[in-house]
Amino acid sequence: MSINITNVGRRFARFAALKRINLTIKDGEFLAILGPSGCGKTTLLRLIAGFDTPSEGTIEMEGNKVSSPKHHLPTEKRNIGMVFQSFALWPHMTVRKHIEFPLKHHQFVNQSLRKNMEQRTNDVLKIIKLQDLAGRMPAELSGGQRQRVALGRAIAPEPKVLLMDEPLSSLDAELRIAMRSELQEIHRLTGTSIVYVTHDQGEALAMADRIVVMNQGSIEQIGTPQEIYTHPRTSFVAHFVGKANLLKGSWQGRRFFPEEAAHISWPDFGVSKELKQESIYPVRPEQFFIRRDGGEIPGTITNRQYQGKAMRYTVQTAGGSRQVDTDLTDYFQLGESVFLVFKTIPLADAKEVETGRSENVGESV
Ligand SMILES: Nc1ncnc2c1ncn2[C@@H]1O[C@H](COP(=O)(O)OP(=O)(O)OP(=O)(O)O)[C@@H](O)[C@H]1O
Repeated sequence: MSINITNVGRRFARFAALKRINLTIKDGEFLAILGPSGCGKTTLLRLIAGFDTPSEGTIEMEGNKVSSPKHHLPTEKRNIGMVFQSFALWPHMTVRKHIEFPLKHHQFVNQSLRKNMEQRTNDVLKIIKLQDLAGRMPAELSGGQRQRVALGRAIAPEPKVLLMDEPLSSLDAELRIAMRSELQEIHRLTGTSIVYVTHDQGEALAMADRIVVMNQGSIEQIGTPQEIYTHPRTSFVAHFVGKANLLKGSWQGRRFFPEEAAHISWPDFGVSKELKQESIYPVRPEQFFIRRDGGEIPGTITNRQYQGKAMRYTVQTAGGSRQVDTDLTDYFQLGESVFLVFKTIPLADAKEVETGRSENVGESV
């Protein structure tokens, strides 16, 4: 289902929780709404769901107006499925009964699904991989299994759009990662449009076809995960998604002269005009090398975090605190004096630099 959101605003008394939101959700796409706590994600999702009405603007589903300040199509008439952070399962119902319930009661269920309810229930149990646990009660399931029941219940009636509000946030870290691929698979199998609210950039980058980054009730940027990561439009997006270091300096044509190392300059790898206007260059943690014997920006190692594949260092420079990811083999002591060196290669190709890195040590300084 395609959804058009035009100039939508939502005020609570004098507070504007959403300001002039314009967004088109394409049929079948997996769209993530990403932003920090309080930026308006849930408010937007509630408007799409029909739990709330906009103060301004309109929402259309498949070309039909469903919401405006004067017009409101109730939730049960919108053909949507919903999954929330709290799975909200019914304690007295088995897994199978949870899947059957919307097939019996959802008003959009088509006749063939209703007639073949047993078959549909079995198909859904297979999709959510709970065929063998169909007779269990929620209390007899793990957190991930319960979340899969909530998903199964939502997809069973074949809704045209699935709205999810932080559906994985109550699961432990390992399960959250595992559930990401399950959600992707469910998206592939059902072809349903998904609107997925999260404050977790990893989830949005990993699963979504497009990401909407929100801040203080407004949209900061809409793009594919790669566009958002490699070409953030604003300093908020650059920092919120991927923790870019925002270096101050001056732009002269297509070169950037960082304030804290005025003798050097870096090429423009597609920095947005908004960031240029702010005299900022966004440098991802993986775009810096740390060197001992000379480099571009002097600093001191002030923190070190082991991250499995990489080591994340905090380097205090004259301009501020910089985050830098290095190979595990590059080991620096807290308090050590070092230099940062910008990798002069566009981000999309940064992997190549990473692989050839140990040979390059010392050469590119
Ligand atoms: N019914 C309400 N009355 C007054 N203010 C509200 C109401 N609902 C939401 N807000 C305010 O609107 C803003 C956006 O809230 P919303 O729940 O949409 O944020 P969010 O991005 O989903 O945050 P979180 O990630 O913490 O759930 C917040 O400042 C919140 O306090």
